[in-house]
Amino acid sequence: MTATSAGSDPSRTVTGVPIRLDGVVKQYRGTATPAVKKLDLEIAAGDIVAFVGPSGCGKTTTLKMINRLIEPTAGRILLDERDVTGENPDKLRQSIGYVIQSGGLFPHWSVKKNIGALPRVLGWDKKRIAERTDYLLDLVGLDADVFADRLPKDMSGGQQQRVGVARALAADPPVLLMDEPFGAVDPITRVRLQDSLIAIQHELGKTIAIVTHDFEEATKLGDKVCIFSEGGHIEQYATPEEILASPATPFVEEFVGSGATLAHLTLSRVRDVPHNPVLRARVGQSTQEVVNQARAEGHTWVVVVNDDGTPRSWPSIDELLTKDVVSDYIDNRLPVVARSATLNDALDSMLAASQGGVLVTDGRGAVQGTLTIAVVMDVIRNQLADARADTDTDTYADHEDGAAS
Ligand SMILES: Nc1ncnc2c1ncn2[C@@H]1O[C@H](COP(=O)(O)OP(=O)(O)OP(=O)(O)O)[C@@H](O)[C@H]1O
Repeated sequence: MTATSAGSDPSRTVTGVPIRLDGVVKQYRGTATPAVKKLDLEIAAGDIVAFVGPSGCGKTTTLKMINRLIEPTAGRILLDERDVTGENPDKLRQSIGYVIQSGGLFPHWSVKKNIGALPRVLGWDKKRIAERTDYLLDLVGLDADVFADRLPKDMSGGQQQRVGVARALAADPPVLLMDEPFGAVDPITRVRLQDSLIAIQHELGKTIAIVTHDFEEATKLGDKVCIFSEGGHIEQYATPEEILASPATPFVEEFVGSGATLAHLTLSRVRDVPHNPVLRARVGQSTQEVVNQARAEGHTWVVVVNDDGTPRSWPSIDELLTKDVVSDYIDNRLPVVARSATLNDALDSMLAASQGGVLVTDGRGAVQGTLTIAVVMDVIRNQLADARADTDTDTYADHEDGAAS
């Protein structure tokens, strides 16, 4: 199997290395058939590959053989063309980040102690560990001043998972393995974590293999998606676009499901459709000045932002005018999506907030514009029309009367 880095933009930073599984087999002791029969798979440096497939098909077994938490029965695993099957597994795992569903943090250790665990083993000095911790917390979207000394139990599931990602990246490994990392969080948090991962990957360019149960998540995150059937058999290994456009086998067709037309919504990103500009205001500004500017520019809504551009609230002109200066109110229910989010995510977010629009942010959460439901509906309408054009041969208008039996 070839590993053309189909989803990768050549200008993108790549710090990852290629992973190659060469005739890999896993037969658990006492079982009649191998969990993974004979697997050849290549993951290009800097790609995210999502492993999906029905329960028990061997996704986790495959993932854990890469860092040798599970020892292969036969075959070779190569990182950057280096056969690691004979290497010391503890040493190997120092160069492979690993993230599991519930974060897997040490419960009695603070966030910074958790993140610094591997660097301490590697003998880094305190200053370097502290700098790295601050950098990583910022990268995963957590304020170090607020979170560095917290215990995991005093954080939400999503925050713990962010720390889990930071910890996995602590020693700057070229490879990251993620086993259903977002499976245990609520849908809105899951979307935010997915968008964070995309932003982080854009910045770092690691090689990432991620196991997920969710085909939509796979198509959103994966440069390529690997669909397994029982025994670790690869049914199709291709870009999400290729899989949706031409499922390789009846198994894939069934797995992808009849929602394939609308599954294209998960391929359309917020960044690919037009946004409306926003007027930003700061806490403490004169509302009359802000409103004058808004009216002059044709805005009926204004986004109140922090110094870093992240949104606090999204009041209408009428709401603003109830006060003399812009309020420091923080709206915790703002509908917000990242540029990397899918249109499906945007639609979910609008429906959850009962609003006809969402704020669009960059990877670090700064407001870029707004997306309206009308734009999303246009895309859906066009996709449905395209799908119909592909399948229909006869329409009401061009049907010749008497032609049908
Ligand atoms: N330690 C073990 N001993 C024996 N059999 C095992 C062991 N671990 C996994 N298996 C079997 O190997 C097969 C593959 O399991 P694996 O966990 O890799 O599947 P999976 O695709 O990740 O499943 P899921 O989506 O349910 O997590 C299953 O039939 C499972 O029962």
